[in-house]
Amino acid sequence: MEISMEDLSNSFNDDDEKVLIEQFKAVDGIEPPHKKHLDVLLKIFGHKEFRPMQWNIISSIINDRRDNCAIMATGYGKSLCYQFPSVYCGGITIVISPLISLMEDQVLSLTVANIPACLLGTAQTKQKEVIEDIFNNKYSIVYVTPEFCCGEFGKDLLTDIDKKLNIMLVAIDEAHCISSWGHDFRHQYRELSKIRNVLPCVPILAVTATATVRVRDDIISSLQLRDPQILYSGFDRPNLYYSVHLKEHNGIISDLRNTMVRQHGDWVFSGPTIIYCITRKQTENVAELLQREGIECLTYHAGLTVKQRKNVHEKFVRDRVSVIIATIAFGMGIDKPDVRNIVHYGAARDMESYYQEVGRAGRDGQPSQCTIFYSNADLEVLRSLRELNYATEKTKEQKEARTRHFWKYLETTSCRRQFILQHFEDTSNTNLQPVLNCCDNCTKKLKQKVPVEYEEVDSNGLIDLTDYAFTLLSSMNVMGDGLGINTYIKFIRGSRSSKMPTKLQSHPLHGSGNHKGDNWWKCIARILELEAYFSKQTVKKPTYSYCTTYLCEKGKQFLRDITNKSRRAKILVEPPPDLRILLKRKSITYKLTTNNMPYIKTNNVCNIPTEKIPRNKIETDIEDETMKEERMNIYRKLMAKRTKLAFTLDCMPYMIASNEVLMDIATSRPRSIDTLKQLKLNGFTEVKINKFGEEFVQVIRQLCPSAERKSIKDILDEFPFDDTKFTPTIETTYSMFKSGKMLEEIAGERKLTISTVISHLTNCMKLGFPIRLKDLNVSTSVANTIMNVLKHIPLTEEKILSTVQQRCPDEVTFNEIKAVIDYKKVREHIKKYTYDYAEFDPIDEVDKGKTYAATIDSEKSECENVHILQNTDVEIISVDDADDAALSALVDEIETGGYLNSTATNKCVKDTSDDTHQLVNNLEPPLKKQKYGYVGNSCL
Ligand SMILES: Nc1ncnc2c1ncn2[C@@H]1O[C@H](COP(=O)(O)OP(=O)(O)OP(=O)(O)O)[C@@H](O)[C@H]1O
Repeated sequence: MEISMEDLSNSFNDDDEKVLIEQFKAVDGIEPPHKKHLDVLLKIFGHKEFRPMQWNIISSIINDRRDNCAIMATGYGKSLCYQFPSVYCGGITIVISPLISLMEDQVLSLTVANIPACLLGTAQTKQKEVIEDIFNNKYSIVYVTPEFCCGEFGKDLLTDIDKKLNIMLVAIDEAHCISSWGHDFRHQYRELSKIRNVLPCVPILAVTATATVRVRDDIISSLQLRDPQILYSGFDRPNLYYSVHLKEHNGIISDLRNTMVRQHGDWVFSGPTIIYCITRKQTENVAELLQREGIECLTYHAGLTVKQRKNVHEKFVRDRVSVIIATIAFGMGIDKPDVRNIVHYGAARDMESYYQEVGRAGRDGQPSQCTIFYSNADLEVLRSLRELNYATEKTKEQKEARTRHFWKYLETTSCRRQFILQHFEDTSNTNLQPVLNCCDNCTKKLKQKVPVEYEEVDSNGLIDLTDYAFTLLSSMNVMGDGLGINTYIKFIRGSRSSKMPTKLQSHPLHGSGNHKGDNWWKCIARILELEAYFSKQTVKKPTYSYCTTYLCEKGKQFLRDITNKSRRAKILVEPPPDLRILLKRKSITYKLTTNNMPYIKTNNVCNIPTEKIPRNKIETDIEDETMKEERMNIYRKLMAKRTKLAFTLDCMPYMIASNEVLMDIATSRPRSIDTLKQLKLNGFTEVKINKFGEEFVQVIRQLCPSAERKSIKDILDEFPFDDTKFTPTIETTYSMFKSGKMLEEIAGERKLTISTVISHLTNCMKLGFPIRLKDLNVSTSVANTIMNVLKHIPLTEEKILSTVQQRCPDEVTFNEIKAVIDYKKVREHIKKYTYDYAEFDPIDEVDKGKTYAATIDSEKSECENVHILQNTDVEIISVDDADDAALSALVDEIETGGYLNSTATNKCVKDTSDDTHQLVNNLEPPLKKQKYGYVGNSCL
């Protein structure tokens, strides 16, 4: 499927292109994208520019047919890299992804954007039809399950497709699944090594968000990539705010409130939220507590049936429920861009999993929070879960090391963002710009005017645990392996319990640690365990299980070093939170100035910014509260409209428009499709604007009175309808008309035909002079008849006059048809610039100040003083008294060119889609419904 270049002309202007060319030259030294690439990008995908890595990849595929292995942070835009080449060049891209649900979502999303895509899987019902359509060249992008493409049938099919249609690219999404070194290894992915042999000449693109160097190398060799371009975007997600808290004793809800906001007196999450728990039971517990607080939420875990899980997943991505309490089973398939909070109630398994799990947050680039609540008991829960899954000794060790490392993340007092980046060996971001909204540790340091100092903590913020470690590890040495950690602690704290052998009670180590409490020693033990000085093992008995402890080689070496004094091993650490609360604070004797705050030199990511760094452009605007509230109100209404549309179309709301697009619409408030198009909102393509734009601008028109209502004359002077001129003869006719003369009189006096006079006045109408259809001798009912015919004929039709005449009753004259067509054309023209006159005769000036024919003025409604102008047949009506006949008279008047003016602007509602054309004012919905059985949604 090739996209026609003709459709794409003029999408991108030359200045934009120049800027981009400079950018690419400067950054990459590669041939920059050409206007035709940018046009496709804008027109089909709705983006003004490629992100640098995207173009690197795309260019190497379409120009050099090269393999690529790309590690791109979540939300960077991997999909564009594989979707663009075949959309631009023709041919087909095969995309392999581990989850069917993920592929289904992507196919739906592409379909909504009119990009032809399909899915091929082994268990598919309409496989034959899909394959037929592929060969009929109906698709640009074909998603395939790994099982399908590695099976015999799949391999033959791919070869055949390549021969007949040309496979442009094979893309392997979530490529880390291919490596057993990764955290999410999948057996079916291993089979993908066959792809190279099946399609030897087709470039392969392997993409993932998480891969260490080792995993990356494994991907490259497994897929037999040839001289691949290796790229990585870095792992930084600057819009994510990381924080970690110890679980408090006041309970789950009290903890979770740290991540919630108050709205109308209730605690709510500020947007779509996933709360991860370690066990299924915990998910149910948390869900129950939240539900008791009135928060609607659902659980998701492996105990649910596939159907139930699918249902929960769908409700979440379709905005029908915004809080999910899940185990890690809720993972990769969540393709929802606007998740605002990821909460881990209990620690994550390791850094890779955590990065993937928080990767679900803020994929739309908007600020989002990632919060962990943990307790030391979580470490034990994770250990027992891990032990259930030991496949080999190697994986056991790998997993333990990973957990230990993650625990360091929990306990670090340095910047968490930097910790994550260092974990992934991300050296691309050593010059990261400081951000305020980085992590809790940075925030604390920023707020802290005078650093808190603790006894035992040195000026670098480190505590020396060498002696404590020696005491505890020596006790293990003395008492031997295989006891629970509490027994060793009791020993060093000098327990005289009967369980403590008498011989040990006289050992010099007995009681040597009594100057510190149990909690202190438990913290020390945990730190030493995380550093692998000793390890634990679960012993399972028929009815219970317990953990025993054994010294590791590192612990033994440490004891030898201390005893021999050969090499004094030192254990210096930043005190983790639970140890910190046990430390005594030093009294402050001096004040530090900002310049010598220790965190400035230790932390290159989080050098403290002197002023707030905006997270998005909206925050930079200085808005007063009312304006902000107004904008949020519009935004909420746009969201509601999007949900409704998504429901009707059975797709995900974000596929229609992203939150960012809705926020931009709420900020810019376009009142017409043309203005909306001019905004060039990211991802909101012309296809989408044509499909959904009208619904959104309607919301704007309904909610936002246009600030300055220009007269029709002003609009037409500024944006002329055509090249009609106010010639002397037209001027003469017009001044005679203004003096009150009938058309016949003017024709008689000027010796012109009536048609000529009408044509003069029609020209006046085109120039913005106040001429009504009635003035052109067109009665209301004739105007209605012609308008109805025009509903089905495009105004651009070549022989529109004769077409309309054929469809109208014989008595309707050519002059009348011409007048109404011109009138409608002028109206449509004006609509491009303002909707103020969209539904009315474009003549307002004459009627200002004329007698109001009807006033709808109800005490019960907010809508007061709504005036219908022009019509003299309708009495003043109050809504309560209005009967159907009176209402329909009003409606008729409006429909046929009457003019409605409301001092309570935009409070009137009319449903133009309804044939009965009911007019109602903005009574509260129940009353409106009760009286008219109708709630309108479009605004005059
Ligand atoms: N060049 C671009 N300009 C602006 N926005 C873009 C661009 N490319 C992609 N995006 C937007 O970025 C968002 C993320 O894109 P995409 O879903 O492809 O990310 P991803 O890298 O696959 O993320 P994940 O790892 O979470 O699946 C989407 O909203 C997409 O429209």
